[in-house]
Amino acid sequence: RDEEGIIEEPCGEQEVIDEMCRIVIRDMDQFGVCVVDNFLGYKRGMSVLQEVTGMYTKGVFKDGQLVSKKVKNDLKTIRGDQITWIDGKDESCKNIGLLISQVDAIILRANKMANNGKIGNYTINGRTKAMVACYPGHGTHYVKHVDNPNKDGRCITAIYYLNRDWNIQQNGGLLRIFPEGWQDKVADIEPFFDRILFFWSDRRNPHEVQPAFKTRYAITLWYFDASERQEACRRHKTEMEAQASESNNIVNKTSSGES
Ligand SMILES: COc1ccc2cc(-c3cnc(C(=O)NCC(=O)O)c(O)c3)ccc2c1
Ligand SMILES: [Mn+2]
Repeated sequence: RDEEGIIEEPCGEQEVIDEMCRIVIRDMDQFGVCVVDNFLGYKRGMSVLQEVTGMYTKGVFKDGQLVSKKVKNDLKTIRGDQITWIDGKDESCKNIGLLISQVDAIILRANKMANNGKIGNYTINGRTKAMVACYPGHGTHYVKHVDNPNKDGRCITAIYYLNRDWNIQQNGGLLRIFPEGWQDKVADIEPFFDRILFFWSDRRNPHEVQPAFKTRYAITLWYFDASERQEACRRHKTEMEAQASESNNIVNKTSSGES
């Protein structure tokens, strides 16, 4: 920023990435939420959208979250989002692969640039596959929830939106975040085309997807904090071993005829 506080127009690709990292670090530290528009630009954004709509028409999406709504005493189950997990490596979704590596570049660079090399005191060392989600419209929604309520290792949620000409009043589908400590204020994020959103995945950011009345696409990546993930895997391993030895005891007891 020059003396008037105007962000200098970055020129090369690296300057753009660095400037974006500074914004992500600043907003995540200050708000725990960060929105960046025109992330890929129109052309690359459109090629990602075409790959996603192509997958959707091929029917690779599975019903994701089950949400139910009481309608005149019978449970009308409205399926929430439909999802598919991809790693973006195969030819049929190379543009989604480009999006993933672009988000990786921002997160990993921001991780390095942040003070003492940690963004939000995390050391990011991995992520999930990309979850491509579609809310098929007709009122599908996602109830208020926390992505990572029990320290499973996920620290940053990154959501890239693909919805052109989206009109919140007509189409709904608003993402509402209720950041901890904001009292009664909320962050309302419209799922606009080529917009990317970052937020802390833990209990600091309960959020909901309000009913959508038009097909609504998003691609989500969750980034892992090294130590939290390691601890979660260790805990999971211990739980599995405890269950295995428990079922062993049951088998031994029943085979030896003990009651
Ligand atoms: C174990 O298998 C699964 C399979 C799918 C899962 C999907 C979600 C999920 C979480 N959050 C959101 C969300 O907040 N979207 C905000 C937005 O689109 O603006 C969303 O769409 C989907 C969580 C857990 C899952 C577990
Ligand atoms: Mn969520």
